[in-house]
Amino acid sequence: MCPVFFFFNLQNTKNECVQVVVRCRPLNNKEQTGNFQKVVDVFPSRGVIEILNCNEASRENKKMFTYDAVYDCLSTQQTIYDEVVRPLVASVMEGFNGCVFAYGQTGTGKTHTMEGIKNDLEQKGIIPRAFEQIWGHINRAQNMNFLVAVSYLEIYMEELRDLLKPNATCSLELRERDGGIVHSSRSHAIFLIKIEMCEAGSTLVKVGKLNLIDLAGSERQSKTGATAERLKEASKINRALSSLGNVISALAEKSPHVPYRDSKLTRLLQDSLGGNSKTIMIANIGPSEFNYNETLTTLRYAHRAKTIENKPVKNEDPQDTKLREYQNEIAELRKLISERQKRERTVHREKKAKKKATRVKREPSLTQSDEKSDSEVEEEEDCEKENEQDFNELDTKAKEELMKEREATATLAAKLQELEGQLVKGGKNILDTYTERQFELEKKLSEIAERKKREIEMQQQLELQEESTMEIRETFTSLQQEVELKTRKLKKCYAKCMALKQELQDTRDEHNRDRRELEMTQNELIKELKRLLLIIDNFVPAEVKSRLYTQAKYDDEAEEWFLNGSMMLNNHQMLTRPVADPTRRRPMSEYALQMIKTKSGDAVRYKVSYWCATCVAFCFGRG
Ligand SMILES: Nc1ncnc2c1ncn2[C@@H]1O[C@H](COP(=O)(O)OP(=O)(O)OP(=O)(O)O)[C@@H](O)[C@H]1O
Repeated sequence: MCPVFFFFNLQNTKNECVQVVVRCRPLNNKEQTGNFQKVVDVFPSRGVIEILNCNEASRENKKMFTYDAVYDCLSTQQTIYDEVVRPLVASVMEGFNGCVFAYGQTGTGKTHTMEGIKNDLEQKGIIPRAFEQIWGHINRAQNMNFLVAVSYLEIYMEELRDLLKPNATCSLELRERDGGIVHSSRSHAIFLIKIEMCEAGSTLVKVGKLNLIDLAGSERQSKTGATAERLKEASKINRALSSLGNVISALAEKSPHVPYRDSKLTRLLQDSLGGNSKTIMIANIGPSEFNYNETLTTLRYAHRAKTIENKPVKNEDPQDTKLREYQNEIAELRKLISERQKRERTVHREKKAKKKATRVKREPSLTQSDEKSDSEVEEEEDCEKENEQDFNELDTKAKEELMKEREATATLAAKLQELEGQLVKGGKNILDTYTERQFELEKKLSEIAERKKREIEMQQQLELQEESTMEIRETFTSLQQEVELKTRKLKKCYAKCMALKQELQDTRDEHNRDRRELEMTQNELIKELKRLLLIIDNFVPAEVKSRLYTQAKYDDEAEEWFLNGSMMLNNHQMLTRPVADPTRRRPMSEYALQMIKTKSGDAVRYKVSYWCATCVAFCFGRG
């Protein structure tokens, strides 16, 4: 890939934190019928979430988290889009990079939030709404040219695929949930939209990029009932999420090294986390006690992400835009076609002048303008008719040359049409539904969202101020009062200390759980390794084995072993069956050994193969 150079508008560079929003879904059927308690309280006006641990001795001990915005189970898709995403997409249309990613345990509503329900006006999610907003903007923009490129990527087991490419196979797995079949969340789905825009007649191009990401479920695979085999697969899937966690932690702690290169997902999100992007994280949670641990982990993860600072800047006048490339190519093609047409016209005029020497001689117009005058159009039609006559009079060679010339012009014209077709001109009626009133409505909605955001911020500041005002108001009229106040403060500090201790314990437990899962995966891998070594020991000839050990190389990038050229099998070797090593003992099943020991009827058969194996081993000095 070529390096991309952007000229940033550094004057308006302002650091901006990742905006973190939490959305809590309603209790699902399983949780309702199982009588699971609701342990999450959502306070939208304060941006606060409280979570209660039912198992703790003190049930009053709730944990509280504050975010940029929080949404309860009654929140609608429209509200979330208008308040959270609409302003971001508007920035993308001004040339900023934007990213929205949904994070959370399986079944908490990531796909519901990002995609929603197709063809349902109320339930459609962020992706279709973002498209509507983008096309609506293009529809309204006067005298603007746009080039919109879309890709839909999937990262599954550290493999990246573009789902819009026809030969990309989809590896999504089907799983049963709540009595129906649903797509599994084992892969990360990434929708990329790149919009290049410039005013008609100008060469200044702005580029806005929007990433819309539905991450894989963040739950532990053991909780989903993953088998030992699945754990191996899960370790790869979890790798992307844990490396995302590491990137978030490193950025939150302002660490000098941020491990973006640890997974494909974090490499792809490099700009969105700590880079040139306006980013929104939507943390999806469930309200039930059944998912307490996962919900708490998501809330902590989201809380950490709040401190990540990005540096969004407008991408103005980047060097390698497709739009400029297309515009230059279109101008070049137009020039070529008009030159060819002029050449043809000139030849035609010269012939005409010779034929009709008596008629008034007209000079061919050599104007550079692309616009054709009426007389030129008339002349062109005339020219076509006479050209046809001239063509019939030509000899074969001249005919061939002329045909080639005409074909070349037609090819250029087709290419021009194709390129022009890829550019979208603003101000045309692309979506009929977008009227001026809708534009006004969108503006109002953005204003309301902005006001609501400010209200939440003010409420949060007010709460902080109230706390400190209370302390200031409490003047000490007597020693007793001072003692009381200090006791209260001490109690507060003690409660905070206990909460921190609990958090430490929770983190330790989580760490231990992760370690146990990793150990299980490791045991499975060791078992598999032993099996493979056993096969190699018994079936692979010694010299092949030693060559394998010396010539096999591990490719870190592809995570696979490769043999260098000399180890490649030729066609003949591939067709003939490999010869077993006669110096090696043949593997005997437990059953065969048992039969030999008990000397039962069929034992001779097993004895023969046992005897053969022993003899061969003896002959080759291993007996
Ligand atoms: N806010 C909500 N309101 C109503 N229903 C919801 C909400 N959030 C999720 N659901 C429903 O819950 C179910 C699970 O949601 P969804 O598939 O979006 O979860 P997910 O987090 O994307 O899961 P996975 O990680 O497996 O893809 C769906 O049936 C969805 O319609």
